[in-house]
Amino acid sequence: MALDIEAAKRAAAIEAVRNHFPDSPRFVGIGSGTTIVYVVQAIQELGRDLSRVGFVPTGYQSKQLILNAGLLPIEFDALPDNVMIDIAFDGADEVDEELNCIKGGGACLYQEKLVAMRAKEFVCVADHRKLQSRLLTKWPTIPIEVEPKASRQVMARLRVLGSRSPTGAGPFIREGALSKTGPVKTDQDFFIIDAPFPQPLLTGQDIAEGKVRNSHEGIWEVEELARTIKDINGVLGVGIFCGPTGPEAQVAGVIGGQRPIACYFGMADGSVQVRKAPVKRHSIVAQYPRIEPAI
Ligand SMILES: O=C[C@H](O)[C@H](O)[C@H](O)COP(=O)(O)O
Repeated sequence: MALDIEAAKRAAAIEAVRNHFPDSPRFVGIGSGTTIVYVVQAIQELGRDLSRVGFVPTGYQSKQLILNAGLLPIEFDALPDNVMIDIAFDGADEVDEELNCIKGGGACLYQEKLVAMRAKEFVCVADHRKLQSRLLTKWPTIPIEVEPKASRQVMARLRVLGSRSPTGAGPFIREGALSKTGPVKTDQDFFIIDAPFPQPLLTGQDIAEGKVRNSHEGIWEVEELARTIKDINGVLGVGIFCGPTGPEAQVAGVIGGQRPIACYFGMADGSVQVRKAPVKRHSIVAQYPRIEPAI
């Protein structure tokens, strides 16, 4: 019998925590969303003394989760200089074969990226709906956090970059459940633009194998798309986590946050599938010049 989605999330969380929670961490990053709730439960169920561990939230919901669990929150900006977070756990909206992720389905991505970038290890936990071979397979859009005053200009720029859905719809500002409540506000009081692009996004491996990408027609490779959107004036963060992973992420440029070193997926049959970051990463950033579309 197919396991329900919540049970699948919980199974993945237990396995991820069992395999990755360090023996005596000083700081642990806690992401946002519905799956991370099971990660916190699994951490508590380890039965360890957590009284000296600082849990670094990635937003309001995440901080409430930490507090409600009786754990000790520490703000990202209060971390001691030059001290890394030992491990950060988070959810994801879609994950590809190279462990590039789409995040921001719940309007959290900027603080998540800050925390992931500061972590020695970043581990994602999700259910089987998120497990895909390429990004934008089932998840329809890239969430982008923008400064409200620049949001229309950012959308114009995104359209030039080829942002459109299969039905021809362009990027849009995410609104609350009741449209009269207006745009969703992030923890930074910014807006979220959801930008569709022709599906799916290519990976670095695809490019290495000679698959054609044509940015001007909206056919993008993951890392290049993340970098190009991040360069638009008014964009605070892009809901694509890509680029280096683990220790490599600390010395590289901050275009993409970091890919997780591993992602745990709770499957419909009750098993947990683990996808690990490939040892060799194909990055196309060094191979192509920066694209500056004219508008
Ligand atoms: O904005 C939300 C975050 O990026 C979440 O981590 C992501 O949307 C996954 O959330 P959930 O675990 O609820 O599927």
